Amino acid sequence: MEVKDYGLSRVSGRVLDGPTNPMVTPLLTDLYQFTMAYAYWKAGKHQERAVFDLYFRKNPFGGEYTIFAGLEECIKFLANFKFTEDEISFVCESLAGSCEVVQLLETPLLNLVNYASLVATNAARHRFVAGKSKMLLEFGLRRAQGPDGGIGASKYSYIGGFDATSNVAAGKLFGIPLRGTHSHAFVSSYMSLDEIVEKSLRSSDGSSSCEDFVSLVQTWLNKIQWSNSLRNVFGETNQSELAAFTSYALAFPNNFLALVDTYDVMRSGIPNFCAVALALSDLGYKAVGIRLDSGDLAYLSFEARKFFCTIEKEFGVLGFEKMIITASNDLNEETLDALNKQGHEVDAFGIGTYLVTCFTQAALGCVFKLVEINNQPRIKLSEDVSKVSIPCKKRCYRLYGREGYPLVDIMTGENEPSPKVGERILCRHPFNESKRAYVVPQKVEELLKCYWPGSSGKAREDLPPLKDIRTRCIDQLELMRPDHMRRLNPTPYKVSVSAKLYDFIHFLWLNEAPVGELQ
Ligand SMILES: Nc1ncnc2c1ncn2[C@@H]1O[C@H](COP(=O)(O)OP(=O)(O)OP(=O)(O)O)[C@@H](O)[C@H]1O
Ligand SMILES: O=P(O)(O)OC[C@H]1O[C@H](OP(=O)(O)OP(=O)(O)O)[C@H](O)[C@@H]1O
Ligand SMILES: O=C(O)c1cccnc1
Ligand SMILES: [Mg+2]
Repeated sequence: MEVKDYGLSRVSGRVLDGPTNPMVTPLLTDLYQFTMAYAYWKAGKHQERAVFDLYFRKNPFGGEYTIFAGLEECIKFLANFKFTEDEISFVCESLAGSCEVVQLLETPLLNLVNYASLVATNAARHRFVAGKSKMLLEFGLRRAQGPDGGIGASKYSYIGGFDATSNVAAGKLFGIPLRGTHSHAFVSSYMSLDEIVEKSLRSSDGSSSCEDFVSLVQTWLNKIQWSNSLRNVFGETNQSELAAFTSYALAFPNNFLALVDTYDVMRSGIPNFCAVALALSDLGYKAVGIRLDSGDLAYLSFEARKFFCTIEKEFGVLGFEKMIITASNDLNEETLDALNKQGHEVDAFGIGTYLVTCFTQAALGCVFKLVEINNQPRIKLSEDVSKVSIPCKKRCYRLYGREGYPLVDIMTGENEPSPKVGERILCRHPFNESKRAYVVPQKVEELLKCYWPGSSGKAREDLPPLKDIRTRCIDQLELMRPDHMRRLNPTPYKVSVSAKLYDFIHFLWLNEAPVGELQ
């Protein structure tokens, strides 16, 4: 039975579904959030209006950008924030007390944003290296950190610029395009062409039927083998592989894509694939392409492309050379970069382990800090300057320069006037006195958008569809100056505060920090 329902899910007149993962409940938090909440309540502080900042201090992967992701799940979580009787009893048993709200949000909100932003950024970095024109497929479900890691990886890789996922559940949940190729097990499961019983295939326009597609494939393999340009290039191909390809083509004549590395890419996989693709072409079907999953992907992609060009010329099958070449096998930013440097003919990359596990950086360090209570700004000091929090409820803007690039982000106090186009504004490093710059923005973009005004009574705004979020992410990254984006030692992107906020931070700092005594 639900005993405490804040009625949030109906704030905008509509009921909002809960988080994608039903495990995301108010109990998905650290115990100390409950003890803190209880202590606030005991002290009579539970009605005080608090402002927290959720932010990270350092961009991941040695880069200069981070893609914020996870907001939708946070809003769904907040909108359905309620305790069941059973949950309350459990907390009371663990705590011997009662509790209050905002402190309880720290852990789940960080949980929902940290991995989401990390994997979206990881995906964007892979996209940056692969280039705009390549198709990027997320293949990581089998290697992801549990079911939620798998679903999250698919959703946020898509936001970060991947084109599709192999994860069917994510396709259904979020409408992400689904893609898949062909597996080794299917190829290995065949032993000979005799296993193919149903051999007939109707032509693509339905006007005729080929009664023995297997023989047609064999005829084509023979023709390729004895053609002028390919004579002596390969000998006997693996017949079990040929059987697997033929059988797969009979099942999916419109979507024939073959995994060609099970036995030998150039001596078997590619000639077998071409024989089946040419037989399909006779019946009006257009094969899709191949996947390479081992060996030197640059070299093999060149060789495969050459083979396709030869076939196109030799047999006059228009467009054959454009066959899609997909590559996979432990790909990551480094291997993509190496492939680019060597040159390659790959059109699509399937990326799993390194993408979804965020292999090069295990976590993003988002934190959640109190910056104001009862309209009183608060600060958290630290010996480590980068860990000093920036007090006050704030606004945040991106200032663009003459060449259209973002120059700097600036935070101001909530009630300060916003920066104006054409008006000079002083941007200051929050902690380093000597780092400051005047900026005359050509465009000002407010970055912090409030989807849920909360206590103001205004309705909750819908988030844009996932596809639009993805487009915005891709467009924003395109705007960045290239030196901020490069992989090795990128130029730091500046994040600043207004002069007024700078003065206030330092005033508060001096106020809160005890003066030492030397003896
Ligand atoms: N041209 C290339 N330049 C740089 N790295 C490459 C290139 N081609 C492939 N790679 C990478 O090299 C690694 C090759 O993996 P590995 O040494 O395990 O061999 P394999 O091809 O997977 O062999 P196996 O047939 O045993 O699966 C993969 O991580 C792959 O992404
Ligand atoms: O390599 P990843 O980036 O993780 O991408 C997914 C991999 O998963 C599949 O094979 P799997 O790794 O299961 O088997 P294999 O290594 O024997 O090919 C697929 O063939 C890819 O190689
Ligand atoms: O469709 C594929 O080729 C695929 C999907 C997941 C993992 N490896 C390959
Ligand atoms: Mg593998």
